Formats: sequence, C-alpha cells, structure tokens
Amino acid sequence: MEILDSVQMASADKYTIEKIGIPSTVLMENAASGIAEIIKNLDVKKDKIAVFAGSGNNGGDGITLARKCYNAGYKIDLYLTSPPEKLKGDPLLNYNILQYYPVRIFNAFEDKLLEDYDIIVDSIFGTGLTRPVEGKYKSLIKKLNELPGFKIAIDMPSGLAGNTNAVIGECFRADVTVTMCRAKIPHKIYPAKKFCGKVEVVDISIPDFAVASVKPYIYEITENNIEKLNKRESDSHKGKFGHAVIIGGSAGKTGAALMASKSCAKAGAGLTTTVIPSALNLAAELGNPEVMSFPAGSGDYFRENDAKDVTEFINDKTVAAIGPGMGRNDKTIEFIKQIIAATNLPLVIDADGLYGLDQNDFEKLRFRSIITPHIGEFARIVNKTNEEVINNKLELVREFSTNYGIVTVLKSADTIIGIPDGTIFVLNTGTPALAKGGSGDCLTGLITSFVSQNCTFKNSAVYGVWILGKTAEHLTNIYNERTILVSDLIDNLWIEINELYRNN
Ligand SMILES: NC(=O)C1=CN([C@@H]2O[C@H](COP(=O)(O)OP(=O)(O)OC[C@H]3O[C@@H](n4cnc5c(N)ncnc54)[C@H](O)[C@@H]3O)[C@@H](O)[C@H]2O)[C@H](O)CC1
Ligand SMILES: [K+]
Repeated sequence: MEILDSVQMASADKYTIEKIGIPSTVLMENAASGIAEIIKNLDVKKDKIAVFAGSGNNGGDGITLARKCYNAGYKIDLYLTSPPEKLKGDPLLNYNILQYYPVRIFNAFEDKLLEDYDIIVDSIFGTGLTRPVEGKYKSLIKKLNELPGFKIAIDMPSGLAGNTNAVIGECFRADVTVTMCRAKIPHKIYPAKKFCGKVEVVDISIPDFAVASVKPYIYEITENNIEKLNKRESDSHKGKFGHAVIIGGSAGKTGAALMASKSCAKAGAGLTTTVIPSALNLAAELGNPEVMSFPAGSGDYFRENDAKDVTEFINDKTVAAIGPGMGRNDKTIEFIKQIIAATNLPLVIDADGLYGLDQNDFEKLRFRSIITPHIGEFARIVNKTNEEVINNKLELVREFSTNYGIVTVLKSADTIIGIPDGTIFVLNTGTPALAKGGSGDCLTGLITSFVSQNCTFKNSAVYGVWILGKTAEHLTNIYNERTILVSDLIDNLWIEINELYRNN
C-alpha cells in the first residue's frame, strides 16, 4: 500500500473533487460514515462521546461524525475550538445540519468539560497542520491527553504534521487513529507512529487512479503485497542458487560471521563459504558443518595484505557480504576498501564493514550493493546526528540511495529500504526480541542468500527484513521478547519462508 504525505493527499483529494467531480461534501460524509463504523466496532464502552472539532475540514469530519454517532444511539457532545461564525465550506454545512439534532455544542476553550466521557474524539487538526501547536491549542491537547477516556484521532493525532515522521510539538496521544484513503507518513514511521495507536484506513471513494496521479514513492510492505517466493524447478541443482560468501570475524566476534553464514545457507544459497581470518578457521569449520570456509591471512583479524587472496577467491562467486564481526582495526578497514576497489561482485555491507567507508568507496559500490546500517551507523555515513537521522530518515535514505545507486536498508523498529530509483519501502515487522546482538548478522546472511538465489536487490532486502521480523513476531508470541536467541531465529526461519511460498 502507498503511504502518502499531506501534500500528496491534498492533491489526490483535489483530483477527485475537481477532475472526477465527486463533491467534497460526499468525501466528508464518507469519512464520517467510515469513522462511525469503526467506533461501532470498537470493543470499548461508548455511551458518552465527546468530539473536539477544529475549524478546518478535519473539524468538519468531527462535526459530521457527531451526527452519525447520534444516529447510532450514542450520547454525544461537540466541543468547537472556534466560534461557529468562523466555520465555512463543508464544516459549516455540516454544522448547520447538526442544528436540527439534539447534540449539545460547547466552546472547547471557554466551556467546562461536562462529564467523564467514554470516548474522546480529536478532530482539531488533520493534514492541514504544518507547524507546532501553541498557546491555547497546546493546553487543550495536553488536557485531552490527561482525560481517562479512550482516544480516537481523526486522520491524525492533532499536533503531528502529515509530511514528516518527526514529532514537531505537543500532540494528541491516540489509541486509534482513523485516517482516510491511505496511511500518511506519521502513521507508519516512528517517532510519530507512537502517538497514533492502531491505525485504521477508511475508503472515502478516492479511487486508486487518483492516488496514482500524485506519484506516490513510499510503500508499506505487507502480507498482501510482498512478492511470493518461486517454487524451485524439480531438476534444480546447487549451481542454480549461487555461491554466497560471508567475509567476517575477528578474535572475540567469530560468532557474527558464523551466524550470518548459517542464515545464508539456511535461507537457500546453493553454496555458502565463510571467509575468516585463518587463526579463527577451526571455529568456522566446526561451528557450521554445512558451510565451507576460506582461511585468510595468518592472524585473527583481516589486514590489507589479505585482500589479494580474498579477492581472487571471491571473484567468481555470486555475492559477498562484508562486515559481520570484522572489528574496526585500521588494517581491516584498508582490507575492506581494497576488496571494494578490486572486485565488481554484488556486495552486502553491514556493521563494521561500513565503519571506515567514505564517499570514494560508496562511489565504487554503485548499482551493485546493499548496505544495512542501523541508525548510528547511517548517521556516521551521512554525517548527521542520530536524532537528525531519526527525524529525517525518509529524506536521508532516499537521497543516499539515489545519489550513490545503493540499496539502503536502515534498520530500526520500522525499517526503511531505499532503492536507487527513489522508491522507499517501509516494513513494520519485528518485535523488541530483535534488540539483541546478532540480529543484524542474521539479516546480512538472509539478504546475501536471496541475492545469491538471483532475487533482485530490492526483493532480497525486503525478504531479509520481512523474514527476520516475522520470525521474531512468531517466536515472541510463543515465548517472550527477552529470551529469544539469534540461533532460535535461524532455526525457525522456515516458518516464514513457508508463508512466502503459499499460494504460489
Ligand atoms: N481526502 C481526504 O483525506 C479528506 C480529508 N478530509 C479531512 O480534511 C482534513 C484536512 O483539512 P484542512 O482544512 O486542509 O486542514 P485541517 O482541518 O487539518 O486544519 C487546518 C486549519 O487549522 C489551521 N492551523 C494549521 N496549523 C495550525 C496551528 N499549528 N495552530 C493553529 N491553527 C493551525 C489552518 O490554518 C487551518 O485553518 C484532513 O485531515 C481530513 O480530516 C475531508 O474530510 C475529506 C477528504
Ligand atoms: K485530528
């Protein structure tokens, strides 16, 4: 599904009203009907409802909803943030209609809140908000957050802006957010996502082609749109699924290279070899019997002198991952730079593999690489603070991927995948069980495995993130979010891989 920003939403809205001719009043009526339907189906007490409505169209949705809620038999009070004389357009039309209904109408700032409401509906600001709320609006939102009732935001929790995932100021904390047509950026991406609660999307008759006309470039990957895995031909042999290489390990971190390699083999690479500093080779030989190893150099970490042998070894392979557990020794960094310069192989680069890279190295990775940084690693790459990355992750990932022609997988609770044509994919899979050392190594192995099996870079990245996240969800449901080890994830990768085969 597309994720829109507020400008795109307004354009799709305009297209529907002006080009197709569906009146805006109909859209508002549909929005209110959709929201009322969701309220009816909520499993919470809903005898007394308070709607807080602003003067714009978001307020208009709330005013119209008041009528729908009355029709459904709820006791409903409306609190306006502006005098009725200031209303115009559809909000005014619906306000005038509401005069015929026995709904009590108050001023949100001047009148006292009358009783304890079961449900508080926030329709103060929607996609029209672009700057932080101040003054009496700020105080009102604070006050609403302190009320005990169940909280529903219409379109967006008031205080969030529709074109950013950053929390720009005080905002309503919703249990449920009901949005129209498509989810917007703050609904799907942290930190704003945290304020939205469960997000429900209602159809208000804006057709798909009106959405397509605004050229969406952000998509959420879900069960419904993830590409299924192809069944293997019955006469397949291992040569068909590539030879994947995992270059990693250093004294104390050998396990990272082993976990990445095992994940790679488990997800279906034809052959997997761990390239490992030779002093650690025995661990690789004994630790992963299904995986081959290539002992490099003579020490317990990689040095630049090892690059020649390693390059010769990997050059006829299908894909190499660089990074798991390599450490950050200057000589190792030089080794990585030389590998990047001396080969044209598809590369997946993670963790320590990214640490010493500069613009020059990234230039050499154009159209053949996937990088998988977490927030801190990406902040270092793009020379920003962690905070700046968190609040601008879409723009920064998009800029990096398009500038360098590199697929970027920015790992966090909502993983963002940027591809070189400027498209962004968002995956909200996973649980806090993944907040543990080694999860990233598993992801690197998975992505490398799918590249080895000839999947596109985009699909390889998507499969890696999806399978790891879904496996964590599955195991968290059975066990809990603390006691799951990466080896448990690896053992259970088959469950989600089975799901990806389904219906194919
Ligand atoms: N296609 C759809 O999704 C439809 C959505 N609808 C609803 O319409 C709103 C957007 O309405 P709009 O009138 O453009 O904006 P808002 O109601 O969000 O509010 C704008 C209003 O508030 C003023 N304002 C903005 N920021 C601030 C601020 N920080 N402090 C004070 N005042 C502020 C601004 O000047 C405007 O006057 C959308 O979210 C949906 O809920 C339609 O119902 C149908 C189609
Ligand atoms: K709102």
